[in-house]
Amino acid sequence: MAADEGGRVAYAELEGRLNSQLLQALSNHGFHYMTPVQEKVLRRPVFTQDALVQAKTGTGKTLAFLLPALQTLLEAKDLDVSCVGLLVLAPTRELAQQIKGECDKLTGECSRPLECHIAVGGSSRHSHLTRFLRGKPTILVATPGRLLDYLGEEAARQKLAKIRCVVLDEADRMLDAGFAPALKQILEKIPPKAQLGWQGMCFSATVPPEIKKMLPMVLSKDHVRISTMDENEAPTIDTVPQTVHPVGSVADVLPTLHSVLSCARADNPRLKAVIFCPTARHAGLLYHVFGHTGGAAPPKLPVFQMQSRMSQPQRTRTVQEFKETDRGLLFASDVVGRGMDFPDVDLVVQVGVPSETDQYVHRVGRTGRAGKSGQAVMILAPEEMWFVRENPQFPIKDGGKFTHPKAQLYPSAEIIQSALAKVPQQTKIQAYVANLGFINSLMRRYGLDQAGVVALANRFAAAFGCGDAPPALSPATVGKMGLRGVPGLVVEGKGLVVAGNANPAGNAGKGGGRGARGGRGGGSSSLLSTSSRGGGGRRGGGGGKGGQRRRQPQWASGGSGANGDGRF
Ligand SMILES: Nc1ncnc2c1ncn2[C@@H]1O[C@H](COP(=O)(O)OP(=O)(O)OP(=O)(O)O)[C@@H](O)[C@H]1O
Repeated sequence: MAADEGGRVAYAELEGRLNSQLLQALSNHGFHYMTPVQEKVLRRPVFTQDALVQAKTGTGKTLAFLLPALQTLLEAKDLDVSCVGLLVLAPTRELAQQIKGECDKLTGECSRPLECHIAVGGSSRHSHLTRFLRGKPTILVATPGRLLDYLGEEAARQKLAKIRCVVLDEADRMLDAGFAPALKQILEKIPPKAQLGWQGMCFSATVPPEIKKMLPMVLSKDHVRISTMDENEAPTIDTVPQTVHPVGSVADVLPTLHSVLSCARADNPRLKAVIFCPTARHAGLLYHVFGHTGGAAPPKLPVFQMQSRMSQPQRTRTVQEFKETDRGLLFASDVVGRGMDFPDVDLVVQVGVPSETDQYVHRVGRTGRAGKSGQAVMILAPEEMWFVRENPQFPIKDGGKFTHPKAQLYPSAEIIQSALAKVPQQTKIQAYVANLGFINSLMRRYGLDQAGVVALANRFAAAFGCGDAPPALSPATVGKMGLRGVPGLVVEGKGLVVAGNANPAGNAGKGGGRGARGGRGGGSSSLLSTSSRGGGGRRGGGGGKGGQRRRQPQWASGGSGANGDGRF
C-alpha cells in the first residue's frame, strides 16, 4: 500500500473505487495522500451512507465530503444535471464561496459537466436566481437565508426536487438555535428523505452533545459516526501551542496586543496573523488603530479587516487579498472564525473571549492548518479570565504578563494612545455600543449584574479613547438591551443614570446644557446620527466636559458599580 512517511495513504489506492476523473483532479492539484479524515470517509465500503464526521480544524474535511458526494453524482446513471443533486449548506458567504472553489477544482476537468452554483446573501438575488433557474446547477452551495429565499419560488423548488445528497458543513453551527429554524424550513421545502432517500452528511471540528437531538433533521437513525479524535483528546490542533496573557486591567489590552504583534513581527518579518475580536465593530476599531501604528511595529505590515458590517464586495476582496498575501494583520470578527482557509497563518490572537466556547476551537484553527505549525494567543482582561478557568479542556498555558526581549523597543501604551487619537470618534462609539451588547449577552458567564455589565463596558469605552464620559446611547438602544435605568449609562436626553435614580433627566444637562438633551453634550459622544461626527465626543464643549469631569465619572474608575466584579 502506497503511503508517505507520515503513514498517509495515497489517493492512488482508491483507483477503481473513486472516479478516475476525480483522482486525476486530485493529482493535478497536488493532493496525493489522504488526510486521516479523508481516509476514514473514503475507505468505507459504501460512500452513500449517512454520516456524522468530526475531525480537527484544517484537516481536509471539505474534500472528505465533496469527494463521496461528487462520486455519487458522477456514477449516477440517471442524473438530471439541470437539477440540484448535491446541496451543501454553510454558515457564511465566504465559506460557501470557498467550498465552491474547492468543488470547481475537482469538477473542472470532468467530462460530465457539473456546474456548481452559489446562493448567498449580499449578492444580487435576481441575477443569481435567474442564472440558477436557467442553468444546470447540479451542485448548489448555499447559506440558509438566501436558499430559503430562493425556495419561495416554485421554479426553484422544482430545481431541488431530485436531490441526492445534503451536506451540512460546520454542522453544529447549522443545527444550533440561530440556523435551525431556517434549516427546518428548507428541509420542508425539498422532498423528504423518506421519499427520495437522499444522503445526509454532517461535518464539523466540534460536535457538542446538544446537536444530537437535531441530527434526525438530516441523518437517518442508522447513520455512521466517524471521528479522527480520541474522546479525551483536546479538540484543538496539536501543532498549535496556546497561551493566555492576562493583563492587569482593561486599559492594558490594546497596548499588550500591540506589544505581542510587534514582537512577533520583529521575530518574523513575514508575519501573517488573524486577530479575533468579540464584535464586528471592535474589529473595525482595531483595524483603524493598527492602521495608525504602522501595522504594529514599523516597517509596516499591511492591515486588513473582515467583519459583517463591511459591504459584500469589500468582504470578498479582503478574503481574496488575505488568502494571497504572505504577511499582514487581519482584524476579524467571527465571520471568518469557522472554516476559512487562509494559507500559512502564523499566529491567531483572540482579544477577549469568544461568544461560544467551541468558537475558541475554530478561531485557533485558522492557524496550524494542513499539518503546518502555528501559535495561538489570548489577551484577556481580569474580568474575562473566567473563560480559561471554565474551560480546562483547552490546553491554554498561562503565559503571565507578556514579556519578550524586544518588548521594550515598543512604547506600546503611548503608540496606542496616539493611534486612538487619530481614529474617528464614531468608530470608537460603535465599538463601545457593540461591546456593551456583547458583554450584556454573556452577563451570566461574566458573573456580572447589569450595573457590572455597564461598568465593564464603560472601562472598555475609556480604553477605546471614547472621551471623557461613556458615549450616550439612544433610549431605544438601551431598551433593546434591556438596560433601562442601569447606573453608569448615559442616555440621550437624560444624561448619566446614577444609582438610586433610574431617570435622572437633566443630570448631565447641568454640566452639558443643551447638549445633554440633544445627546451631544455632557462630554458624551452620541450615536444620534449615523453620519460621522468626527470628534463628537468632545462636541459638548467645555460645559459638557467640565460637567462630567466634576462628577468624577464612575465609568472610568475601578467600577464600583460592578457588583459582580469582585468575583474575578
Ligand atoms: N489530502 C490533502 N493533501 C494536502 N492538503 C490537503 C489535503 N486535503 C486538504 N488539504 C488542504 O488542507 C487545508 C485545510 O482543508 P479544509 O479547509 O478542508 O479543512 P477543514 O478540516 O474543513 O477545516 P475547518 O474545520 O477549519 O473547516 C486546505 O488548504 C486544503 O487544500
